[in-house]
Amino acid sequence: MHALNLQPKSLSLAERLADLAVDALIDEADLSPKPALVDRRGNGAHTDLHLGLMHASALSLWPAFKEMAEAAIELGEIGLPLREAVGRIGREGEQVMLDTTGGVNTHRGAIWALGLLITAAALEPQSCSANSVALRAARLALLDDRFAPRPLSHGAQVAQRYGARGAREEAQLGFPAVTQRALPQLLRSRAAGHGEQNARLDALLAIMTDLADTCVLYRAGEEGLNTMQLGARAVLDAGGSASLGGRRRLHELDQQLIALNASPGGAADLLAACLFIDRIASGDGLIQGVF
Ligand SMILES: CC(C)(COP(=O)(O)OP(=O)(O)OC[C@H]1O[C@@H](n2cnc3c(N)ncnc32)[C@H](O)[C@@H]1O)[C@@H](O)C(=O)NCCC(=O)NCCS
Ligand SMILES: Nc1ncnc2c1ncn2[C@@H]1O[C@H](COP(=O)(O)OP(=O)(O)OP(=O)(O)O)[C@@H](O)[C@H]1O
Repeated sequence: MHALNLQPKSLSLAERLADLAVDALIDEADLSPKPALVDRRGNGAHTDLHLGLMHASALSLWPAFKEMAEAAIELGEIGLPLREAVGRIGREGEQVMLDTTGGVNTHRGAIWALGLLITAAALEPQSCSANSVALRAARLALLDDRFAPRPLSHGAQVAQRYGARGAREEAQLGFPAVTQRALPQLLRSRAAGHGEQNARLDALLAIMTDLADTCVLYRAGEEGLNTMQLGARAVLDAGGSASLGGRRRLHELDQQLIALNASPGGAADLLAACLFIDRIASGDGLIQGVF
């Protein structure tokens, strides 16, 4: 075959957004050392998850992400038809994920957060600053999907028990953990020259300082949540992931959370959301190749 025939075909907006979302999930999974989460070192506090499964799960979600973006382009506006289309596609994506992982929940919260953000980005690709995308995603999340089942999920159980705000409320508020904590920290740590991996770890820690992570609450109660929030603050106060003091604190936090069986899965999902927004807001992903 002639070399010129090997030129990649240009991707549609929906395909590009799906690529960026899957990239964000793979970058989140690979980032190391994350406290008590699956990463390149190991399985953290999880017995049923490992890095290969996280990758397979992320890749399996590509068609659902693309379909969500296509629904946004076709329907063209925020409203119940789009909310319910995205809900249906998300539930189908969840089933594909479970089929891929043999029934293990690898990315439930991520399908929710990234699904809403992809939809929001596809609706108005010219207006993709972090705040505008998060606001459109929030408006979608506020609409009630009449077909969504209401299972007594782990999140629902801890909401009842502790009155915690979970994944749904985080989205309805416009992802404050991402826009007010993770992204500003990511930019600060990059500007300080800390290196991309450390900047991402710092962004994850910034989320953990304040999040009511229902994964942690379900597995380890308020003690687990306090340990996560205070420990993450201590790493950042000691200079962050790029400093020796910060690294020592990070190692301590990892050990403490594993001992409590407390895995901050919600914070991990929001880091993926942060990496996705960072890419589309910087124009890296959307402008190139699409417009
Ligand atoms: C809103 C969702 C996430 C369900 O939330 P709920 O708290 O009831 O469920 P559950 O405990 O099983 O999962 C919550 C997930 O969110 C993540 N999470 C936990 N805490 C938080 C938090 N504070 N903020 C953000 N994410 C969080 C976790 O990683 C976890 O995987 C969503 O899955 C949903 O609405 N499902 C219904 C089916 C549907 O419509 N799906 C498609 C949506 S696009
Ligand atoms: N790198 C990661 N390591 C571990 N969890 C992650 C990672 N990235 C994202 N997560 C999220 O963490 C969640 C898994 O947490 P958890 O195992 O507590 O889920 P669960 O299904 O609610 O509970 P359990 O496994 O205790 O029955 C996934 O839904 C996923 O969204």
